[in-house]
Amino acid sequence: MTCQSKVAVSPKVTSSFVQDVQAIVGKSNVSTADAVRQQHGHDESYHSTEPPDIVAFAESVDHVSQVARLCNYHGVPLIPFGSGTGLEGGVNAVQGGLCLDVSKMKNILSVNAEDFDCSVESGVTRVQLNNYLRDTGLWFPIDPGADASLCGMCATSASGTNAVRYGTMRENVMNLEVVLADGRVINTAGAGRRTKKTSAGYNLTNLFVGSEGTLGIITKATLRLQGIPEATISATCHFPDVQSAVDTTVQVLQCGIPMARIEFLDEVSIDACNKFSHLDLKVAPSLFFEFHGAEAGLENQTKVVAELVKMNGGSEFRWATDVDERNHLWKARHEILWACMALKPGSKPYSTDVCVPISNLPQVVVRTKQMITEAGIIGPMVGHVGDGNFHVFFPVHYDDHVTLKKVHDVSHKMSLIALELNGTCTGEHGIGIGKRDLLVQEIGAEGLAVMRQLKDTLDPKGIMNPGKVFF
Ligand SMILES: Cc1cc2c(cc1C)N(C[C@H](O)[C@H](O)[C@H](O)COP(=O)(O)OP(=O)(O)OC[C@H]1O[C@@H](n3cnc4c(N)ncnc43)[C@H](O)[C@@H]1O)c1[nH]c(=O)[nH]c(=O)c1N2
Ligand SMILES: CCCCC(=O)C(=O)O
Ligand SMILES: [Mn+2]
Repeated sequence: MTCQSKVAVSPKVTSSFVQDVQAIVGKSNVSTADAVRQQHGHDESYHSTEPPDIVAFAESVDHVSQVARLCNYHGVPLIPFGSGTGLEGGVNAVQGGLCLDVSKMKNILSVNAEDFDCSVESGVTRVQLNNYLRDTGLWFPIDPGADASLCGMCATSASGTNAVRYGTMRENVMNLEVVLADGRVINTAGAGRRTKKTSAGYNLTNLFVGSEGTLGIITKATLRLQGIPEATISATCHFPDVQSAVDTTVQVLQCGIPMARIEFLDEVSIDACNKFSHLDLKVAPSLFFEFHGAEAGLENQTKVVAELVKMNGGSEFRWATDVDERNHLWKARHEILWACMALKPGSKPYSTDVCVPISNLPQVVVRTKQMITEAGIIGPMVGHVGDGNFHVFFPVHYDDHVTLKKVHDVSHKMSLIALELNGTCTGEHGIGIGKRDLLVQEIGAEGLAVMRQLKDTLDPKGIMNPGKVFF
């Protein structure tokens, strides 16, 4: 278990190194203060804080490039930091070193409304972008619950509730500006390119999507945008058991209904949401739906889905048509992590994140539920079930080693079941430090060796976020 891993301090961070960093980014953009280092040594996961030796705030690509070159020269670990909302310990400085916080680079560089794309610097967050786009009729749909930086979302290949319709970061990034370990700056699709499709050579863009800071620092992302749908309808309904809710999801997708969102919440999660977000939903396994499209088309879609729900023993729809009601519902869904933690005051989240082919989803969900019941632990389940992706959020007290072990065992078995069913140990949160052993099982020794070769080619000294993704 990685909860108690030891803090390693890089002996290479000398006072003259600190002075060199100050000379690049300015004195006020460098800190070795304990509070700042602690704050940058963890994300929102259960992994214990491992502070870097020094934190530097970059204000330009040039800053990033020069800092990388300096770290590379001295062999100092370099950990990119977006907004620290990751869930797999990606920013924890397991070997000490320099944390490069890129959140100050907050410019939205361009919006090409007619081409449905935009370019943003590394510190721009998804909420900032969507507020900026409000009057254009466009939006960026990828929505992890946190207001993460968009480049951080590229780094973890994030998704969220809208992925069933709009895809994940992988499908929505056209080009990335990346600073490599030795300070070189590349544009993964070529400078200024922003086409919907390309067959030009290797897909470098997607090499960096999901690379978790181990291959380079993403300083700019060119992203695809979507038109805001003419009509949006949300609805919830509940089911007698988990199986019928998940069966309904599979059938809705098999019917080819272009759902924008299908989210599963088990009865424990609904109870948590009711209490934390002041909803009054029936405490039972439930689905939250959202339909996007033209008014006329939606009527037909909602009718078909309502029929499938009924056939599986589900309840009538409870509609959320007006904007406030709808926003309240989805805000509750996005805040579910905190709602689940409130079930056990003082607890911290231990999250899981498996994804399987949709036809195997009922099996993995039902088997996981059984394991949670048998272990006698609190394990609210939530799923982006339209993607075959779901989470259990275990609220744990880190000093309760007995529960922590049970949680870890269930979580590990869940991942093994997903792998057995042709799935992945992480649909959207990444490998970080907690799932490195599972990555070997998922990809296989040869595949992993190729990943390692790529890493060694781009980062021969191994300074980029060491101890993540690989052992
Ligand atoms: C309440 C809540 C709810 C959710 C989630 C989190 C929380 C707290 N998440 C996780 C979220 O997607 C994840 O936090 C972001 O993708 C990471 O963005 P940050 O900017 O915070 O990166 P953060 O700073 O946490 O870094 C994450 C990793 O990326 C690297 N990195 C960050 N910025 C980089 C850059 N510019 N260049 C290179 N590497 C960089 C870091 O080194 C680290 O390895 C999630 N996710 C999801 O997919 N679906 C979901 O539904 C949710 N829901
Ligand atoms: C444990 C937090 C997971 C957040 C998440 O991915 C979601 O709410 O879907
Ligand atoms: Mn999620």
